[in-house]
This record gives sequence, structure tokens and C-alpha cells, in this order.
Amino acid sequence: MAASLWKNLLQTTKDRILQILQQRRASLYIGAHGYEEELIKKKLQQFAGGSINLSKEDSGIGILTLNNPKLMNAFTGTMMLELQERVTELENWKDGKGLIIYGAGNTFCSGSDLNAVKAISNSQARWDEYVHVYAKHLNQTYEKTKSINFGYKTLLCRLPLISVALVQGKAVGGGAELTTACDFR
Ligand SMILES: CC[C@@H](C(=O)O)C(=O)SCCNC(=O)CCNC(=O)[C@H](O)C(C)(C)COP(=O)(O)OP(=O)(O)OC[C@H]1O[C@@H](n2cnc3c(N)ncnc32)[C@H](O)[C@@H]1OP(=O)(O)O
Repeated sequence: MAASLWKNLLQTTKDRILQILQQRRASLYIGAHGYEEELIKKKLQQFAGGSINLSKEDSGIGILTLNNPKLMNAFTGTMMLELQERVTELENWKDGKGLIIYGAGNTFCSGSDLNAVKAISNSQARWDEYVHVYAKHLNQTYEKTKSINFGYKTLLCRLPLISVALVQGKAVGGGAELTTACDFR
């Protein structure tokens, strides 16, 4: 009897552990704010527009273009997601030596897209909460910094490439801080 109870308890515990592990796998990221990675991504995807373009030259120089010229290259949600993808691509670029970041049109970057900031500020969670949680995903040092800009910063700083922000025109808010993520500006 006792042996059978023990066996059941053992099995139930194993099942529960497997269940928890599966849940964790399904949701790789559950941050301090309780948001899930997919939820954050979906939210950021709602604020679409512009793009982050990367061209990798034979010389080993990458050119990253902030491309949203109608809004002075303001960062939309999808641009944030793309930035992470491009940085991952650069991290895996074996022949990469340097990186130049510049803005399309005649400006560098006007920071976060204020349309998204306003829209999210009217809903349950503020834009910066989403952004901060996403920054944590980008940057494990979030707990110390609690800032997306720092998220960008360390994300770019940890790249093993010499980076230059080629600033033409305005660099405001998050755009100004992005320049500080580069080795030279
Ligand atoms: C919370 C996040 C925080 C962070 O990440 O740290 C931020 O970054 S918040 C955003 C901070 N940035 C700003 O507040 C900049 C706001 N913009 C401006 O001050 C000016 O637009 C400018 C960048 C100084 C350029 O001025 P100017 O050359 O006179 O151009 P316009 O003002 O006519 O702008 C053209 C066009 O672009 C739109 N625009 C500009 N910046 C943004 C933006 N950040 N988000 C959304 N849209 C932006 C501006 O509204 C104009 O649109 P139209 O009127 O439709 O032509």
C-alpha cells in the first residue's frame, strides 16, 4: 500500500515537473512584469512601419540603415524587432570587421515612434514597459539598467565589430542614445 502510494506520488511529481518544463519551453520568456515573449512581440508588431536594413560588404563592413524617413526614422515596434534580428545576424558574421549605422533621408533618428508611445500609453501597459521587457530579452543586464536604450547600447557594444554612428541631421531621444552605443560618432 505504502509502496503504491509512493509510486503514485513519484509519478505525479515527475508529470508536474515535465508539465512545468513544457510550459517554460512554450514561453521562453516570462519577465519580472509577467509578460511573455510572444505577447511582447505581438504587441510590438502592431506598431509597424519602416525597416532596419543591413548590407554586408565584402570588405567586412556592415551598413545598418534606420529606414523610416517619413517619421525622421523614428523607431516603430517592428523596427525594434528587426534591430534584434540584424544584430544577431551581425554577431554570426564571421568576416565582419566594422559597422556603420546611419539614417535614411537627411536625418539620423528621432527616437521611439511617438504614435506607438501614445497608443500604448492609453492601453493597459505603457510602451516603455513593453520596450523595457523586450530590452530584457535583448539584454540580460536589464535588471541593472532597466532601459531599452541601455538595451540597445549593450546589444551593440557587445558586437565584436568597430561601430560608427554616421550622424546626419537630427538624433533625438532614443536616437541620440543609440549613437552612444557606437564606438565612434
Ligand atoms: C519613450 C522612448 C524614448 C526613448 O527611446 O528614449 C523616446 O525616444 S521618445 C521620442 C523622443 N523623440 C522626440 O520627442 C522627437 C520628436 N520629434 C521632434 O522633435 C522633431 O520632429 C524633430 C526630430 C526635431 C525634427 O523636426 P523637423 O525637422 O522640424 O521635422 P518635423 O517635426 O516636421 O517631423 C517630420 C515628421 O516626422 C514626424 N516625427 C518626428 N519624430 C517623430 C517620432 N519620434 N515619432 C513619430 N513621428 C515623428 C513628425 O510628426 C512629422 O510628421 P508629419 O507632421 O506627419 O509630417
